[in-house]
Amino acid sequence: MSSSKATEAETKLSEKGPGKRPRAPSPLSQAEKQAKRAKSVARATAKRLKKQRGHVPEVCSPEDVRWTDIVSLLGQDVVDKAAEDGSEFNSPFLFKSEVELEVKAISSNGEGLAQSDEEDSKPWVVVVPFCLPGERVKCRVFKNDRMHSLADFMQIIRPNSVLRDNEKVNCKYFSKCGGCQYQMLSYETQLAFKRNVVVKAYKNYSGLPESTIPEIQPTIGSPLQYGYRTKITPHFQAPPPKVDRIALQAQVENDDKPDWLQIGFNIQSQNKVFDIEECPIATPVLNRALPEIFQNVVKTIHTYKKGATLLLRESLDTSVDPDPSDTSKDTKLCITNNHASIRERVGGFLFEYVASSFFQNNNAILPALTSYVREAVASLYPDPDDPSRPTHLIDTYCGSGLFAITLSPDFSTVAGIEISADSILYAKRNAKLNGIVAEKMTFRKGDAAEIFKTVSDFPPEKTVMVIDPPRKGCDDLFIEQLLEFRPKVVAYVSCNVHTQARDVGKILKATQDSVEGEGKKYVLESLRGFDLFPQTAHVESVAILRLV
Ligand SMILES: C[S@@+](CC[C@H](N)C(=O)[O-])C[C@H]1O[C@@H](n2cnc3c(N)ncnc32)[C@H](O)[C@@H]1O
Repeated sequence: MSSSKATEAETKLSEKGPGKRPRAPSPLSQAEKQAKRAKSVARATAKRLKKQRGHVPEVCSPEDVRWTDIVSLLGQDVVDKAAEDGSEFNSPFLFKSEVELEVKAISSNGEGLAQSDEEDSKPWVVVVPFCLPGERVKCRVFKNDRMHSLADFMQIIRPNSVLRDNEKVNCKYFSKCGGCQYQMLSYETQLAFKRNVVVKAYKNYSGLPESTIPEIQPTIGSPLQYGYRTKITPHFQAPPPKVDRIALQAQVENDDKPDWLQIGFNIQSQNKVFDIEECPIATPVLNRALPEIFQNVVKTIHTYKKGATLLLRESLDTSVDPDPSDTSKDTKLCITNNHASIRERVGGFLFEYVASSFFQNNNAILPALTSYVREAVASLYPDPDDPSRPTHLIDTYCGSGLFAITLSPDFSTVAGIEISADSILYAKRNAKLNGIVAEKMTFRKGDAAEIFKTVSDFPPEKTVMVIDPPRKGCDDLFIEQLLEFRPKVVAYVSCNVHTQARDVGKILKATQDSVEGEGKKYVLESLRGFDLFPQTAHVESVAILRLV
């Protein structure tokens, strides 16, 4: 305070006179402090509840899928009653409380759905990862929501000795890392669980009568159950703001990794990274490359202003001319440059793509997946001389041409569409790389719905359409135009069986709702899961639809 300001203040004080001097607030009593704190907690809780009540999860999102499983466990009538009497957000569990519960079911996301076994307990579900139906589990509640809580796994009190075999767990980070859910299960059980996910998805999300849904076929397993992932993306945080960058540089130059620097994956249900030394579901090539890549991060961490995600992709050596038929000289490398070209074999075909663009992450299962789609379509026309056999193929959401190219031997004319310019560039290159003449195969960059503008010369009754969209599925414009075009066969491949079920339901209902005898209708010929991600709860699903 400057001396003139001090004088001014003193003058004001003296003007008020000694008796009018403001008194320091009297300290709050313990009880008053507690009451104040309770009031502020109540205000915060009321605000959070108001927000929660208004929050409806996006349809087909993991949150929505979990909610559907919770409702089916509690019963719709119980959920409706709680909504009516306003108790649906009144959790019986306090934040951070540690509880022991009985696991009643497993959600399609691979989490246990647990309940209290006390007789007069409120109907409520606690979502706990890494546990199985029939188990008693100890967990710590970290979030309360509509008729359920989310909890961290702590301990199995009573295992399901039929399903659980901890000897099978092949990763030292299992139950810490959020990546894998099912390592304690036999592979057979994992496949059975995934089949059930497809069953539930069509029951809950297609809106189709049960009679129109075919028996879901057994899930096709991956030839590799570990060491299959050809892409991993570990990440790390930037140095905390208080860190002295000069001192940090000196520290990391001596290969001394700071304690706060963690390079790896997120801890289950936390936005916090933990260090990894290996990832057993990634290929050996990627695992061998990890130490050097991480060491480079340590050495340069003082230069980072933000955290970053690393990209590790397995690739054939692109400096060597590929021999389409001889795999014996193949050398595999780990590529970390987002702009580099990656090369993979899929059966007898070669594919290249930009490292940062989309390509399926389990190379081992791709020959089975692509052959299945090809054969599932061909099996609808077993007679090679059948004049109605399809001759044209449209691959929508085609990426770098995986389905267009692997299915091309069965068709005279093929067209693909894809939103990524890089992928389209490579799809064209891949057609050449596999000796497919330009007149037979065309690729176009654009929104999938635009394909219908360019295939006016394709006879719909002789056209097969592959659909392989991102997790959110197809938009209404695409489905509307598909229904207008009406390809004879649709092969819908999806990494999100819930949006697939929703879209397939829309397609089937649109043609079934049309007046009897007014046109052909789509029927669902077959449905089957593929296990592109063993040890996790993910399932890829293939639906074959035919116009009859
Ligand atoms: C699940 S990938 C499938 C790619 C390819 N079928 C494969 O298996 O390699 C989905 C692809 O759809 C593309 N995509 C996303 N939105 C799109 C849109 N609106 N129109 C066309 N392609 C889109 C993505 O770039 C991605 O390559």
